[in-house]
Amino acid sequence: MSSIRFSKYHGTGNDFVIVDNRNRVFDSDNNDFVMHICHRRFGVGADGFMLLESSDKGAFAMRYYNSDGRESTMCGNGGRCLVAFARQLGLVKDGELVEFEAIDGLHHAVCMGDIISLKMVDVKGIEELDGGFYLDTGSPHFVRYVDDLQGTDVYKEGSKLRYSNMFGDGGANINFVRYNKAGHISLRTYERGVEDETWSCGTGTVASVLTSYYRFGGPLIWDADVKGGKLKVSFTPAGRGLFTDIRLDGPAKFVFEGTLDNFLKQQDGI
Ligand SMILES: N[C@H](CCC[C@H](N)C(=O)O)C(=O)O
Repeated sequence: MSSIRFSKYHGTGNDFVIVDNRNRVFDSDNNDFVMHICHRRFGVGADGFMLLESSDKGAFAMRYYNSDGRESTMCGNGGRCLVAFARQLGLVKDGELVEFEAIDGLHHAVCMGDIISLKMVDVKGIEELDGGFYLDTGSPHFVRYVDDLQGTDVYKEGSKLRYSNMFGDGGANINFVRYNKAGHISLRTYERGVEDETWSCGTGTVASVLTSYYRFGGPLIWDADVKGGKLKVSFTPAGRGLFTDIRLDGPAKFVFEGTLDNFLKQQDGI
């Protein structure tokens, strides 16, 4: 059987194991294996796992799995890292627009050196509930504003909200946001499917910026400070709680590569 190679990437500290699966070497239904690969002690360690696959709709297709091993909805940082990986494979050239298929539709992206700019799906509404805001930016997000962001127990407060009955069986990702000024927020995110705080969440950053514009107004390009670095979100308002032409810009870095062959033979128990 041919060797299964992987590349490790991160986008502002949100990290991923990525496999080129165009020749279908990887069993995409093996959720237990994905969970083992993402395990921080027994595996490579990552917030998420992605397969780059062939597509008849775009240059390639993206399949995203959270570290719980289950396939999930759109990942903004993951999408940016996948485009950087596609460039490593020679499928994308710097400065050229690339279109790829993901679970929430087609996405455009452009590589500009370390910075990858990813077009996100349109946002079709923001719901106010329980003193916060709920919206879908490719993944479901709840946004809550706090004054003391560093003092917020993201794990405790985030898991309480994530598993509350507000979001049904599917749950939601939970973002704690500090509004610094028009055009600048800081945020921390409890991620569904990782079931912990991640150092950055792309779709969560988009949700938090759009909610901040919805609430306070301001410019159409915002800076967002996350635990693992800085992201930029731009957008076009299209009505109350409606947004189009949403772009998530930020770094996507190659960290290391390896093979999963040994891992396939023995998976230490977890
Ligand atoms: N945990 C999310 C998907 C990954 C989102 C995040 N890593 C991003 O960058 O958008 C969910 O299952 O809804």
